[in-house]
Amino acid sequence: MSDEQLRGAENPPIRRLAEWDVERLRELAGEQGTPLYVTDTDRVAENCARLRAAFPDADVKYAAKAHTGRAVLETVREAGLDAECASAGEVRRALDAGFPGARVDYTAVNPPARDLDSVVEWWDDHPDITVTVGARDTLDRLAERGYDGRVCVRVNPGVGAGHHEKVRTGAAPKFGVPYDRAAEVVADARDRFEVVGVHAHAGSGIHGEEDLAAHRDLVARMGELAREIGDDELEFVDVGGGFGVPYHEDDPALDLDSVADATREALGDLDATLAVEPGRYVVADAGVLLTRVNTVKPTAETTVAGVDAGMTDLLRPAMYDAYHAIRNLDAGDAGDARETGPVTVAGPICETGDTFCDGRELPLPDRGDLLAVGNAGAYGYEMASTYNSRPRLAEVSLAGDVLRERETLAGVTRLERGGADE
Ligand SMILES: Cc1ncc(COP(=O)(O)O)c(C=O)c1O
Ligand SMILES: N[C@@H](CCCC[NH3+])C(=O)O
Repeated sequence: MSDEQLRGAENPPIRRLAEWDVERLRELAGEQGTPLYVTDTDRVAENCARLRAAFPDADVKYAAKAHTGRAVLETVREAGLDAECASAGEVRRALDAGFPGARVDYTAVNPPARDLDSVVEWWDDHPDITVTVGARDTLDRLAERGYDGRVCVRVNPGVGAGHHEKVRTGAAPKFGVPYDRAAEVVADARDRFEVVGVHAHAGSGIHGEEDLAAHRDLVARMGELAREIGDDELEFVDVGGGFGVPYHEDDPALDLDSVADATREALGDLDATLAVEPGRYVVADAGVLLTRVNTVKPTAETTVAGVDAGMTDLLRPAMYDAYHAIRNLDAGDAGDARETGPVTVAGPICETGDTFCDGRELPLPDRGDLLAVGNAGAYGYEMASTYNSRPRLAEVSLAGDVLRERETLAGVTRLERGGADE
C-alpha cells in the first residue's frame, strides 16, 4: 500500500464498533462461546502501516504491554515495528515471536532481581538488546551482573498527559531520572555502558489539545536534552507512545500525521533518530469483547443487563471509569427493532465497580442478546485476572483461529496444593 493510500479512506484511522461484521461476530460467539475476545490481526497490520507512514524516518516500537499475544507480536514484527517491553516476560515473548535482540527494548521500571537476571542471561545470545533505565540504582544493578551492553536513559520530563490520572506517567516520580539530573546520569552511564538513547513518556491516551500540547513540550525538552548531552553520540531519542484512539462513537480520530509533524517540529534538528513507542494505537480497534446477556432486571432508574464478562475480562471501566462503546448485536440497527432506554451493563463479579456502562441509552436488552464491546484490543486481555476464581476468557482471530484457549478452573488453581482437576 502506498503512503497516499495509507493516509486515505483505504486505511481509515479508526475502525468503529459499528463497522465490525455482525454476522461474523455472531458466528464466532456461537462457535467459541462467550465471553470472547476477537482480534483482527489484519487491522493490527494496517495500524502499523499507518504509523510507519506517519513516522517514515523514525524508529517505531510497539509497546507490547497493550497486547502481548503471540499472533499480535508476530503481526507487528512482520509489519516492521520494534518491540518495547515492560518486563523480562515481555522480552522473552518478543524474542520467542521472532524479534531479533536488536529490535527489542526492555524498559526496566524498578526491575525485580529475577527480571534483571533473566535479561542479562539472554543478552549473551542477544547482545543487541537495549535496556532502558530510569534510576542510577538500576545502572549499578546491571553493572553488578556484568552487563556492559546497550543502555537508554529514561528521563522524567515533568510533563504528564493521558486519559486518566493513573496513566499520566510523565510527571510521576516513579518513572525516570529527574530531568535536571539526566545529563549527570547519562555521563555516569557512558563510563560503564554503551549509551544509545534517551527516553521519556508523557502517558497513555493522548487525545485532545491539552494532551497534545503536553506531548509537544515533552518532545521539545527531550530535543534540548539530546543536544546538551551530544545528539551525535546517540542513536535515538525516544519520546514515548500514548497516541490515543476515540472511545466514544462520535469522538474524532487522532490526526496522526499532524501529531507526527508536530513531534518532528518540536524535536528540532538532531543527528539522532526519533523513536516513538505506541501500544494502544496499534491494537485498540483491532479487538472486540463479546459477551452475552444472562439476566435482565428493570429498576426505577435503569434496566440492568447482567452479562457473562466482567472486570476480570476487561478491567478498564472499573479501573479508570473508561468508556467503551457497546453494541447489542441482536437489537436495534444490528437486529430486532426494540425500544431504547437507560441500560446498565453489569458483570458477574462481586464488586460495585463491575459495570461496563451505567444508564447508557441502548436497545432494551433481552436475555440471550449478544453484546460487543469496542476498542477492547488494547489493555483488555493483558489486564485480565482470575479474581472470583474466574478462568480467563478465550481469544480468537476474526478468521476463527483460537489465539488463546479459554482457561479452566484447573488452570486457575494449578499452582496451589489440592487444585481442581478440570
Ligand atoms: C514507557 C511506556 N511506553 C509506551 C507506552 C504505551 O502507551 P500507549 O499504549 O498509550 O501508546 C506506555 C504506557 O503508557 C509506557 O508506559
Ligand atoms: N492500562 C492503561 C494504559 C497503559 C499504561 C501503561 N503505562 C489503559 O488501559 O488505559
